[in-house]
Formats: sequence, structure tokens, C-alpha cells
Amino acid sequence: MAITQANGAVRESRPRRRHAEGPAAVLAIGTANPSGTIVPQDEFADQFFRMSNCDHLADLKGKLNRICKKTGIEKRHFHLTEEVLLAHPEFLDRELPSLDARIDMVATAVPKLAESAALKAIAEWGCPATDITHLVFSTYSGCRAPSADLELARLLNLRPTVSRTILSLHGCYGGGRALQLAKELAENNCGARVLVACAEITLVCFAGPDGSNLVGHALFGDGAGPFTGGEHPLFEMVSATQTTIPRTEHALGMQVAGGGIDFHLAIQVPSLIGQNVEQCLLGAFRASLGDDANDLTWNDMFWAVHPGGRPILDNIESVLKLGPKKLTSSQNVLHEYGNMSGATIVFVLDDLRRRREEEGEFPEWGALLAFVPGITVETMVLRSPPRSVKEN
Ligand SMILES: CC(C)(COP(=O)(O)OP(=O)(O)OC[C@H]1O[C@@H](n2cnc3c(N)ncnc32)[C@H](O)[C@@H]1OP(=O)(O)O)[C@@H](O)C(=O)NCCC(=O)NCCSC(=O)CC(=O)O
Repeated sequence: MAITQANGAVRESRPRRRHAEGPAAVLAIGTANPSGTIVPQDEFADQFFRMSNCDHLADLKGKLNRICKKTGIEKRHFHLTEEVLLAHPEFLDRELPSLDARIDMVATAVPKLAESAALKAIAEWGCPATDITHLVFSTYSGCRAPSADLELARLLNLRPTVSRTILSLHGCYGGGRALQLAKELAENNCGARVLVACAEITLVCFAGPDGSNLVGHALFGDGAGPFTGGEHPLFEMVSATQTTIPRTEHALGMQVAGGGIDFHLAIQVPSLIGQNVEQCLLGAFRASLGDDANDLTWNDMFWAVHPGGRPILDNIESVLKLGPKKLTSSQNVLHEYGNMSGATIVFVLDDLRRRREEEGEFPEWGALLAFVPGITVETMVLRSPPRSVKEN
């Protein structure tokens, strides 16, 4: 932004931005997973303990097996392969410095994964990549500058003036946060076309088993999911809010250390989310729809819930008294891919729009929910636009 001095006053030299009419919309969605390894969940504990040379820790292995059975996950994709681990035994030991080697690997792998997904979204959108005006990239692997956003812009040949933002360490709500930012950018810059890229590779968090990291190992997987705003809206993003649950800042967190990124997931996370989610939703819907919100019940809506873990989905289903199929997209994504942190919500929206195409009947209003260290609940009110003549 150029600032010029005129008549002693500070004045912007650029033309005033025009606001877009109506809410921003998701126009196209693409997803991708790394080609490295696909691990069936029922084989994960055996494979992980063998690769970590920890088969002698039978109690821990037994516990990981018990946890894996309860995750609701069928398989997960990983960039990390056994060959890479053999070449980098330091990845197994949190006490050994390994952050540099991890960052070197993800600096290439994360934008590449995002590129695979972005190419699908751009193809669906049907416009040249050079029409993209803004890029918002969310990843917990963005530990250097320039970062994955610049590399993705280069890989996609985006215009040199593309306006880039990187969100780092936002964890599971990276997707929701990036979408909210894209919404603000699109609504405040008429004609903006925002590429939102979320890409997560667990390589930066990987470690050998210990008593405190089993749940993370059982839960997280790798994936990427860009969206663009499109000419035929898939979902309108009507409003977005964040609510932090008081005194829960120690329940969920990530910490970058010399031996990689540590996750902390307190056992109370699913119940804390269950106890607070309805209040967050009521606030978001009343603020967005006013009295019209009173005519809606939770079962009248479609749901895009970040599948942070099976009990989180179970608690939300039970607290909101949702019908049996309301969380199918979230359950399905958890089952097929595990928790891919910020990228997961893109997979959920992709699954939802596929169901909408197959089923025909679809609610007008929906809610997107994601959870973040804090604990903060990210809520977005979504609207499924009426189907156009072209789509019908
Ligand atoms: C681990 C689970 C699959 C276990 O399922 P259940 O809770 O139904 O089963 P259960 O109660 O019998 O527990 C099985 C065993 O796991 C242990 N256990 C459960 N939760 C634990 C936790 N958070 N930390 C350590 N251990 C835990 C129990 O003590 C028990 O041990 P034993 O067998 O020895 O008695 C589930 O609780 C789960 O998915 N939790 C993760 C939820 C979560 O925090 N997700 C992240 C959301 S935010 C996010 O997505 C992160 C981000 O920001 O990226």
C-alpha cells in the first residue's frame, strides 16, 4: 500500500476498495493425500512399535492397540515412510535435535501436497490460476520464511502480485480460520478470488512411543485440501464466530521443540467440547439469522464438524440430539483418513457436497464447527445456495 503526503495530510494513493455484494462462497474444492504410506488402523500399533524398535514395550503397545480400536478410523495416509525413518533415527527420540531435518523435508512436501489438491480445485473452478488474487495457507509445518505459501504460489504460477497469508500452528481449526479470513478478504475486495490451502504432514510431530503421545499417534494423519471461491457457489459462508471456553488453555496445545512438535490432548477435551458447543452455536446463529434462527432446529441443518476424535462427534451428536445421519460426512472422513488437523474440514465439505449431489434433498442452512487450542470453538454459519438451472 503506498501512502503519500498531500497538503500535510496522510492519504492513500490507491483507489478505495469496493465491497462485494452478499456473503463470500466456496466455489470449488480439491483434496489430496500423500502417496507415501497408507496404514490400516488395525495394523498401526504393530507397525509403529516395530519401526520404532519398541516391540519390547508390550504394555504401551497393548494400550495403543486398545486406543486404535476406539478411534473410529479405518486407515490413514502418511508422508513418512520406513525408509525415511531408517535414514533419520533421530526422529524417534524427542531428546535428539531433529527439527531442522524435519523442516527441510516438510518445506518441500507440504506445498507439493497442497499443489496436488489445489490443481483439482482450480480445475473444478474452471478459471486460470492467474485469476487468483489472494492465497491463504494454513499448516502447522510452516516453521520458516519464506514459507509454504510462497512455494505453492510458485508451483501454481500464481501472479507475482497475489496477496499471501500464512497461518501457522492453528491445528485443527486452521481450515476454519483460513476460511474465515478468505471470507473477509472476498467480501472486502470486490472481484477477489481467494485460494485457501490447508496442508498437514505429521512428520514434524512424529516421535517414538511414550506414555503421553499414544492418542496423537492413533489419531492424526496427513492430507491437504484447498478451496477456491468459484463462479458457482458450493456453500455460502454467511457468518463466522469464535468462542473460547474459559480456563481451558492447558487442555489442548502444540509446542515446537528441538525434537519436533509436541501435541497435548487432555482426556477432558471431548467432554469440554460437548458441554459448550450448543451455547457457541446458539450465539452464532442468533447473531447471524436473528429471530429467523428460532424457526430452525439442529436437525433441520447440515453439519460440517471437524472430526477431532470419535467421542467429540459422539458428544456433539448426543448434546444436540442429532439424527443418525447428520454427522455422516465427519464420521466418514475420520474413518477414511483420521484427523488431518486443519485440512480435515475441507474433506468434510467435499463429502457433504457429494452427498448433496447424490441425495438431491439438502437443508438450506448448515454449521461448520472446528476446535482449536484455547479451547476455542470456531463456528461458521453456512448456506447451501439454491441449485442453478445449469446444475439441475
Ligand atoms: C483416544 C480415544 C480414541 C479413546 O476412545 P474412548 O475415550 O471412547 O475410550 P476409553 O475411554 O476406553 O479410552 C481408551 C484408553 O485411552 C485413554 N485415553 C483417552 N483419551 C486420552 C487422552 N486424551 N490422553 C491419554 N489417554 C487417553 C484412556 O485412559 C484409556 O486408557 P486405558 O485403556 O489404559 O484405560 C478417544 O478418547 C479420542 O479420540 N480422543 C481424542 C480426542 C481429542 O482430543 N481430539 C483432538 C481434538 S482437537 C484437534 O483435532 C487437535 C488439533 O488442534 O489439531
